[in-house]
Amino acid sequence: MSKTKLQVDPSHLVPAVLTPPISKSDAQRAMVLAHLTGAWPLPVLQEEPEQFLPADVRVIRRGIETLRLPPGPVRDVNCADGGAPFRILVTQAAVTPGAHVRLTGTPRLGERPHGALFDSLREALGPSGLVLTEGNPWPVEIHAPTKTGEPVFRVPGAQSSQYASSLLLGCAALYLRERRPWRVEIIGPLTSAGYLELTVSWLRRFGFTVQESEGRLEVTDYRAPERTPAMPGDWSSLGYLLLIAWHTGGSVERADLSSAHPDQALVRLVERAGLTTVAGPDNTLRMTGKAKDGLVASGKECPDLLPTLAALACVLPRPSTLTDVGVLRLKESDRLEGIRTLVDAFGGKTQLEGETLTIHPPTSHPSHFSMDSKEDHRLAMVAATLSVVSGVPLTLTGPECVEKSFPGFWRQLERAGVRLTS
Ligand SMILES: O=C(O)C1=C[C@@H](OP(=O)(O)O)[C@@H](O)[C@H](O)C1
Ligand SMILES: C=C(OP(=O)(O)O)C(=O)O
Repeated sequence: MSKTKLQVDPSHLVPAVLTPPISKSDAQRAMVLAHLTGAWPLPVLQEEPEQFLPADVRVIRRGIETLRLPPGPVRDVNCADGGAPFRILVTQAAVTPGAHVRLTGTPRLGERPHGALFDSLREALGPSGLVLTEGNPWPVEIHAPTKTGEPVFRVPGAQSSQYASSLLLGCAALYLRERRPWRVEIIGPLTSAGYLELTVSWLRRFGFTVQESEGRLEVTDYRAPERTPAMPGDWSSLGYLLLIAWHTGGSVERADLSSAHPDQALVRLVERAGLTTVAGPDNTLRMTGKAKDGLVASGKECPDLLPTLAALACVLPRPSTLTDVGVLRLKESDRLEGIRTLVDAFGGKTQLEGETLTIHPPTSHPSHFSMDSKEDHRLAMVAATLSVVSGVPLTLTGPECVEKSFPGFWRQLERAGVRLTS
């Protein structure tokens, strides 16, 4: 079957107020905690129009609904392309007494690393009867025990923070079940630490006490909060929209500057390039300034923002440096390669030394460029963002994948005057 192609024409831009979806990372955590603490279903999921819910949020919802059914026959949950949803559901299945589920996903999700999480669950719960089997790579089948042992999960942190986040949400479940402290011990360095902090902040908002010390997180208490916390807009999606608003003179809404999402780092990181964000009323934000320098950012701090920053780097007057880029190889596609392909397609150059990527913008813009999303939502959206901020038309192969985190993305682009044809 031939893949869909989308023509992106940025020659009629207008200033508009652009709206991100709810944050999938925040919503995933909040949904699990709502399920555990008796606050299910989360009101925000009923208020948000269904067609704008990120696909990954729908995956977690389906998974939780399955785990809420009384123990019975083996049940299937398709995690599609969702790394965090899959990893979170594996642990939630393993800590739901008697649950028997079979998880599947895309071939790419099957290729991404999960073994360290499986080993951690087997080490902690295997002696109590957990059965976790792996297909090739699908299905991953989990049969959860009804008892537990020593209250600790040990997991390495270098590949993904999602292992530790998933296990910490497991600790919350086990604390409520047993009323004894459960902890996660992280072995070695931790990547994407801000996402684990996001998990801790959601546990606290839902009433859990989490004690943190070097490489160790322990859930020690729970008291129901007075109200269910609100759901912020997605800072990863705000990244594309803010750059578009910068170029068109528009603004974004739902930009909560008190959010704990790691991609809020954008606001600080663009300052080096000469750009400033200006907050307006009701969580609106604009970006102003004339680009004067390159960017510097680390994949350890904000991995999902690096493709967006790479697009911006293509229109800056000086080179940009992205450090700790190795983690990008483990995402929905090899994003390190994806970034290099994008810069190359736009006429720029990249140089990789160890884990550091230098991006040299082109001296003049091409008249047109093409990009294949490789079914990676972020690559699709950053290619389109680059088209808008440079004014250069784009032919994009595989635009549908934006569904994963931002189903309304193309509609937002049309609001900014972008003409889309297939
Ligand atoms: O916990 C999360 O919600 C996420 C953590 C990060 O992954 P890693 O910790 O695997 O880098 C990030 O890239 C991903 O999009 C979402
Ligand atoms: C890497 C991502 O998500 P996940 O790991 O949850 O698939 C992402 O959304 O960029």
